Amino acid sequence: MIRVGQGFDVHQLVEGRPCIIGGVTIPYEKGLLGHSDADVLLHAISDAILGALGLGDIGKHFPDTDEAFKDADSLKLLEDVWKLAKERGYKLGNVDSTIIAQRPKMAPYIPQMAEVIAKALEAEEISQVNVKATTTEQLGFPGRGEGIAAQSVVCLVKIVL
Ligand SMILES: Nc1ccn([C@@H]2O[C@H](COP(=O)(O)O)[C@@H](O)[C@H]2O)c(=O)n1
Ligand SMILES: C[C@@]1(CO)OP(=O)(O)OP(=O)(O)OC[C@H]1O
Repeated sequence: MIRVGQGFDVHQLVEGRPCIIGGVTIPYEKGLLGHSDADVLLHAISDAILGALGLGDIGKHFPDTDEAFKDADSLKLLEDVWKLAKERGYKLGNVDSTIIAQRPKMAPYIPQMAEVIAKALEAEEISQVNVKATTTEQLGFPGRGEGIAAQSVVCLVKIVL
């Protein structure tokens, strides 16, 4: 059996925060604002996995009112979400994601992001994890550099023993 899920997240870009996307710290003049480290890509992937499992969203599992998740490492949150999938007998089919950002340029960091995500989701091969990036041609909030969005689609495959 396969299950699919999708996730979408947005975080504001502000001065004085590190720019952490896909578990990679990108050198940039601004970073993403959030209760956690605000890793917009890992949040979208976490939501996609939770969606595939029918388990709600990351706000339900890691409330932003809980001090335990203040400045949380989103890679740890993704690993916790992945445990829920494994406990239910799923392995990764594939995950495809898009980062929507006018700047910074993501391309140089995408291979490292894919490695981080593949490791967290225990992928058998790197081709199971795809990360893309697009601008919005200077339109809307990403185009004005006010924030970054990410969306993700995940396919989970039930392990048959
Ligand atoms: N923040 C970004 C946005 C885009 N890219 C790469 O540039 C290509 C062209 O982007 P368009 O929005 O003009 O289609 C895109 O396919 C990405 O490879 C990027 O690295 N970082
Ligand atoms: C990750 C959590 C929890 O620290 O906080 P944020 O970093 O604000 O992220 P968001 O995507 O708004 O929602 C999930 C939150 O509960």
